[in-house]
Amino acid sequence: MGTSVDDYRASIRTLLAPLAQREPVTRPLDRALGLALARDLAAPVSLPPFDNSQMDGFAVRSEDFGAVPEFAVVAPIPAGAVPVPLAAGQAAPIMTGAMLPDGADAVIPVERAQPPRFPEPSELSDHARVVLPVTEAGTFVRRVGSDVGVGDVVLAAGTRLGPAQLGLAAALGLTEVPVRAPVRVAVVSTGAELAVPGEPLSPGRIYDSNGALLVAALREAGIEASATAVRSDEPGELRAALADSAQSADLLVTTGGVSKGAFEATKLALADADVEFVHLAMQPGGPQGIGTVAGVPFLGFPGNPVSCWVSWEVLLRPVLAELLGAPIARPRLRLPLASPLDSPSGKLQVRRARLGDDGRVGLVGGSGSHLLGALAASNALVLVPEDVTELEAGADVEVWLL
Ligand SMILES: Nc1nc2c(c(=O)[nH]1)N[C@H]1C(S)=C(S)[C@@H](COP(=O)(O)OP(=O)(O)OC[C@H]3O[C@@H](n4cnc5c(N)ncnc54)[C@H](O)[C@@H]3O)O[C@H]1N2
Ligand code: MOO
Repeated sequence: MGTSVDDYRASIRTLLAPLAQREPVTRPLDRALGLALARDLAAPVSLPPFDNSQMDGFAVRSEDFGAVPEFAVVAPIPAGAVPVPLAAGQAAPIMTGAMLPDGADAVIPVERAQPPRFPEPSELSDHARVVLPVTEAGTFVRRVGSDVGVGDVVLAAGTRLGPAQLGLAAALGLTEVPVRAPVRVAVVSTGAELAVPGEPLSPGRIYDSNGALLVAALREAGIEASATAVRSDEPGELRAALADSAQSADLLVTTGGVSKGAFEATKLALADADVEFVHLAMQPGGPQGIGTVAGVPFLGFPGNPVSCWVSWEVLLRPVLAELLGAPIARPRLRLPLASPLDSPSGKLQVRRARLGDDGRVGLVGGSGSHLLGALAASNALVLVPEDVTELEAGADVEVWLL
């Protein structure tokens, strides 16, 4: 049957728990994307910081409606200016985002005015007048603090900093944020068959895709990642590469060399290390290694490209999400299947899939863990539990959105 996915994730959690104990660091906003906020963030200013106009229009005192048939137009208020107070019977041309003058409590969009335009500067000195439709107090006024109040906790500790969160921090005038120390992962792919993309492919060899695949997946998730390829099954070469990578990594991840072959470089290289090789009740991603190498946490993912990527998505990513807050876990839903499927008994099966416009999820490619083309055409994963061997079209399944 093999080790259950839940038990294995618990082992990874124990292995990586010290990563959550590290001292926070301060990062400028443009280097904080994808990291987790280390402390609650309270707003140093309100947003908006002052009452302002939501429209290009005329600022008025709503109490004047009924008191005057038309308004006297005064000097316009551009965004960024501090206006003079508005007197009874006056209407001030005001631009979107400009500060509302004292006394004004409503804005009428310019196209609803009669005439429906702003006076020319020359007309202003000539006692310009405007007729405006009756408007309630508060109309098209963005009140101070209506988005965020000064002192409010706007982002809780552990929040992943994405574009919206970093935009909010900038709107609050911040230049840097305290973040949980980023995780540095060294990916080491192994295999005597590996060729470097760009060089001619000789018979029996394949290009190393795992390095590019995992490094991209990790970086997208806010992790600092580097790739090394050990293009040999000589255990000493892999040991040396791991020792080197361990000097600047919080986690070592190898791909390949963990199953039952005669030349399993990873298993051979780490035979005397504090590493256990197990078989998970999961497909793809069955054979795995876990432990420490040179004092650094180590995960040995299988070599098939889809297997190592599924290992990241289903095993490592959820644990980092739980421990650190970043990356975030994939959104999980239950959706109907577009077509029937079979699944091996006793294993969590992870299939690549695409969400259709009809809200159903269709499998992309078969279950084989070499099907990188199908992975590249997918935007979701379907997870079929260990005890389910068949599902009809239309049956609800667990879907993770990528
Ligand atoms: N007798 C058995 N054979 C296999 C078993 C088993 O239980 N008994 N498990 C199979 C499963 S499941 C998997 S997954 C693979 C895992 O194999 P390894 O982790 O030992 O990986 P390799 O044998 O080195 O490679 C597997 C496959 O992936 C290709 N590969 C490896 N590295 C790369 C890379 N960097 N870029 C692209 N492709 C890569 C490699 O050429 C192989 O085709 O074992 C099964 N066998
Ligand atoms: O577990 Mo392997 O990853 O099926 O192909």
